[in-house]
Amino acid sequence: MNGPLESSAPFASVAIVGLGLIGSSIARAIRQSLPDTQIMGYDRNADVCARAQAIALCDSYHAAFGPELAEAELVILCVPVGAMAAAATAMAPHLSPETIISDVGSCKASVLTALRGALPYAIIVPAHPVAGTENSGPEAGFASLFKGRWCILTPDADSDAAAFERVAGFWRALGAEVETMDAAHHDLVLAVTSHLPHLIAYTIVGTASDLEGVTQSEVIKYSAGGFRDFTRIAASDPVMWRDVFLSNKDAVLEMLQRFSEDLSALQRAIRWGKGDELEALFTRTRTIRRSIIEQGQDDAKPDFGREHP
Ligand SMILES: NC(=O)C1=CN([C@@H]2O[C@H](COP(=O)(O)OP(=O)(O)OC[C@H]3O[C@@H](n4cnc5c(N)ncnc54)[C@H](O)[C@@H]3O)[C@@H](O)[C@H]2O)C=CC1
Ligand SMILES: O=C(O)C(=O)Cc1ccc(O)cc1
Repeated sequence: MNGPLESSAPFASVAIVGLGLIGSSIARAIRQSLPDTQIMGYDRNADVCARAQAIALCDSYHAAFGPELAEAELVILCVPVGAMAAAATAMAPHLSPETIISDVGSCKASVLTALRGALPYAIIVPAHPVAGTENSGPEAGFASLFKGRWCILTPDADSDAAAFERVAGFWRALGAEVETMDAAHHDLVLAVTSHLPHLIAYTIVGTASDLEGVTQSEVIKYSAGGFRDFTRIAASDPVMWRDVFLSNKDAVLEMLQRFSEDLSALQRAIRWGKGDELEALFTRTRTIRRSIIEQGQDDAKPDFGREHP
């Protein structure tokens, strides 16, 4: 087995567990940026394994864990956060004690608890690439997904410093920028930047589709007025997002409370004709969008760069 000293790649072999959007994007990015790294692909769904094989994502494909898993220097769990414990428990008997375990889960505190419970002696380096789309499955991934995006690592006092550096080097090799954060703080930040926006999108699309005085075809036909961008987010994977809200419950409920209070303030401003309050808020929010563009985290093109023939 090639160790880190004999190879320029951070890991000679990587096992990816869950070959959906994120797992398949990691496989593609490894192929592009770390071509000497062996990729072992795992998915409990045999159909997903077959589809991954049809597009040659990995070097081997497995619908169950076996003794070959001990060859992996890094295992990355890319399954929904609610499935992390089951996947870690299933792989436990086959792991080498030297293998580093990581994950890409959207919530960090609950996943670390689940992984430590299933693998009490393993070297664990939790990670969250803050990059994705509304699509799922092995065909949805792409190699450039992590380029210029943040990958947040959430080590704690028990984390191994050398393992942390190797995982950080791996994500940098895939084009990501690495940030370190405490898991609880990560969960609070992502509750407002990612989880709450998804909840709002699911709500507004649900509200529009349940309206009695407006037909479904009107909602679809006139969707360009802002609604369409919510529908993209609201098309995100139902199982993945069910798990995110149940796993990051406290932080999401805290942010939802703040959001409800701010929404009530806006409701009051509209009711009492406080145009200056509305204008002041909308001016502030515009600068946030401009900062995101300036920092290269989105495209400045109008309407998200969509073609309008
Ligand atoms: N979708 C996104 O935009 C992002 C997702 N994430 C996180 O990445 C993880 C994966 O998300 P996606 O790739 O979008 O999901 P996905 O739905 O595209 O793929 C998940 C795969 O995991 C497999 N799986 C489920 N349970 C399993 C188990 N016990 N053992 C083996 N395989 C199992 C499924 O068959 C499926 O193929 C989630 O934890 C999510 O929170 C992180 C960043 C962005
Ligand atoms: O497609 C979008 O708008 C996303 O927000 C993608 C995303 C989903 C989940 C994450 O944990 C990180 C990024």
